[in-house]
Order: sequence, then structure tokens, then C-alpha cells
Amino acid sequence: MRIVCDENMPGLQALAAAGARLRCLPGRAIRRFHLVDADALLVRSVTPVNQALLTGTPVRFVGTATSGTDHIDRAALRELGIAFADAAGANANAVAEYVLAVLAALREPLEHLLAGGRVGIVGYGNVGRSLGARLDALGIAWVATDPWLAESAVARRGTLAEIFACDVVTLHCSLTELSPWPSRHLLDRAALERLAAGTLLINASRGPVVDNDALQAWLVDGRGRAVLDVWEREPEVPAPLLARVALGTPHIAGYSLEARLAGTRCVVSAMDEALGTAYAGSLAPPPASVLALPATGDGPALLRKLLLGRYAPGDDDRQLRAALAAAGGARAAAFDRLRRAYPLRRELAGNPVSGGSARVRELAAALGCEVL
Ligand SMILES: NC(=O)C1=CN([C@@H]2O[C@H](COP(=O)(O)OP(=O)(O)OC[C@H]3O[C@@H](n4cnc5c(N)ncnc54)[C@H](O)[C@@H]3O)[C@@H](O)[C@H]2O)C=CC1
Ligand SMILES: O=C(O)C(=O)[C@H](O)COP(=O)(O)O
Repeated sequence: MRIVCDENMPGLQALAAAGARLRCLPGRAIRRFHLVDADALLVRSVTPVNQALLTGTPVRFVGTATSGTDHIDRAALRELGIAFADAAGANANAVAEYVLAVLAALREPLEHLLAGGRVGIVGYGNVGRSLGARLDALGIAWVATDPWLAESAVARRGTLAEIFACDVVTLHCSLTELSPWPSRHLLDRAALERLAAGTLLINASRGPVVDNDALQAWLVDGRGRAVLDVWEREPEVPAPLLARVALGTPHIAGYSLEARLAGTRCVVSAMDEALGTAYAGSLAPPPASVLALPATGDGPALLRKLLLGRYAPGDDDRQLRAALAAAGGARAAAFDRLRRAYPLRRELAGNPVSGGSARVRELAAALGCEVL
């Protein structure tokens, strides 16, 4: 089995050990000539997959270890008779924990939400649902919109006006051009003007869901704050926008080790099914260290410590600012480098915690931790 894959996909060494012939390449560099003798192509979000890439190649399976599929021309794959799988859901908890960690890192939004504020969730797919469940566990109010889903499928469904009145608006929709609810530039100048004064806007979906030029003007006017994990012209990050955001990260909201391995596992399992191979078995994450819970403190301070216990987005923000400042004219390459060399990050959910006060143990259990 000959597999061409994005080099930024952990866990594939196990396939090589099981006999697969792997050719690992930078995702943005994968071209048709790399595929002339490939049976399968495994990508992440930075490889546009279309007719031009695949026509005339022997590729029989394409998998993207991501939830978003806006880089994949599904119609072209159908036309070419190539089996396809994505990894929707594999990184949903990682993104939900990223949002909670952002709220904790900025401190004031978390305190405000715990005191009766409300979160507006745009997009009620895997991430939106996962985030809603975590907010419920913490007793934080929220409302969601997803016009593509049946009314009964969206818990706490709200109008866009209700979402825009929330203290925190967080974007988790797929990027689509389709009418009647395209999400490209869903947050354009007019929509940004409808947000309540002082809103914290978080985008961990796709950069073009927000008109970045309009956002820049909104921030300069002091209308609210923004946290961006994704950027409209990624991997380019405009310096003036980065200077204005409260936190900026290099598209890593879903980059926990658990999520990245789960993404690989999803597509490798689908490949096994499509091509009759048997590679998926060996892709479990190693055990995580035990997180020691804080023994003192109460209320928001205690929750903050817990939410930042495994992941502090401020570190990614500092690294991004430093790397881009030092990169001169090579900012896009620096952005990609940060993503490729992303440090090991573990999730709270499913991993062990010990010690701490009764209250923090209760909160940890509510967030899905294994409380020892
Ligand atoms: N920053 C990161 O690291 C990550 C980013 N993502 C992005 O976040 C998106 C959401 O992830 P999942 O929940 O796993 O995907 P999903 O496919 O499960 O859910 C996406 C939801 O967005 C909804 N949607 C589409 N257009 C909309 C609109 N105009 N208004 C409101 N909702 C709309 C869809 O109906 C769908 O239910 C992905 O498509 C991907 O682009 C996903 C994972 C990691
Ligand atoms: O799953 C998605 O959708 C994402 O945005 C990915 O987590 C982003 O990671 P890469 O595929 O760009 O490595």
C-alpha cells in the first residue's frame, strides 16, 4: 500500500511499521506528480483536493484528518470514484476546551459568565454541541444558532439577534458559500455592528467566516474584543490585526494529542474499510500525566486554575507574536512552522486528575476528567 500523507499527521509511523509505504510531505506542497503511484492520500486542512490533483492518478481513497472539509472538492471525488472520509468530531472536545481555556486566560469573561452572562454559539455541529455540554456542566448560560439543522436538533436555539446580544460570541460553523445560509463573511461589517458593546468574539472555525478588514475597524473603534485562532488569509496574519486581538493563535484550537491521533485514526479506519487494509489498530494516545488539582481557592479562581491546568492559550499567543515579529518577510512560513512543531498538549477530558478541594474535583468530573 502506497500512501502519500501530510507530514503534520501524528501516528502514521505505526502504518510504516505495519508495512505501508509512506511518503510524507508538507501539506501545502502536495502535487499531482507525487500521486502517480499512490493508492491513498491522507491530508489535513492545507491541501486543496480537487480534479487537478487527482485526475489520472491511481488514488482510490482520500482521507482528511480534519473536521472542516472546505478544502475538499467532494463532487470531484465522487466523479472520479474515489472513496472519501473526514474526521468530523475527532477534535470537537479539543476545540471546546480551547474556548474554555481562552475564557479563563482572559479572566474577566469567565467571571462575567459565571455571574450570569451568556455565550452565543454559531454552528451547532460536533464542536458547538461539545462546547454547549461543557458550558452546561459549568452552569454557564448559552444559546446556539445553526439554520442548516432541523429546529429540534439545536438545543437552546436562538435567533441571530439573540446570539449577537450575548457577552461572548464563539464561531464554530463550517465554511460554506451555499445559500440560503452561507457562512463566508457571516461576521461582516454590518453583523459586527450588531454585536453588543464589549462583546468578546472568538473565531475557531475558519478565517473567512469573519471579514478580517471589518474586524480590524471594529477593534480599532473599541467596540469589543476578539480572539482569533483562524485568519482570513491564513497562513498570512496581518500584523495590525494581530496587534489588536486579545489572543491570537496559529490555528491550533483542535491540536490536542488526543484529537490529532483521533483524526488520524478516523481516516485510517475508513481507509481500511475502503481498501481492505488493517492499519488502524495501533493508534491510541499514550497515557497522560496526572494533573494535580488546586487545593485552595473558590469560585472563578478555582475554575480558572482547572481550565488552564493542561493548556494555557497565552503561551501560544506569545509564541505566535514572537515568531511573526522575528520572521521579517517570511511570516507565513513561520506560522506553518509553529503548527508543525506544536508542543504536546493533552486534554482535560478523559485524563487523570488528583487531589484538590471537593469543589474542584466536582468541576473536574463535570468536565470529563478521570478523578482519582
Ligand atoms: N480551529 C481549529 O483548529 C478547528 C476548526 N474547525 C472548524 O470548525 C468547524 C466546526 O467544526 P465541527 O463542529 O466539528 O463541524 P461540523 O461539521 O460538525 O459542524 C459545523 C456546523 O456548522 C453549521 N453551519 C454551516 N453554516 C452555518 C451558518 N451560516 N450559521 C450557523 N451554522 C452554520 C453546519 O450546519 C454544521 O452543523 C469546522 O467546519 C472547521 O472548519 C474544526 C476543528 C478544529
Ligand atoms: O479539523 C479541522 O477542521 C481543523 O481546522 C484542523 O484541526 C486544523 O488542522 P490542520 O488540518 O490544518 O493541521
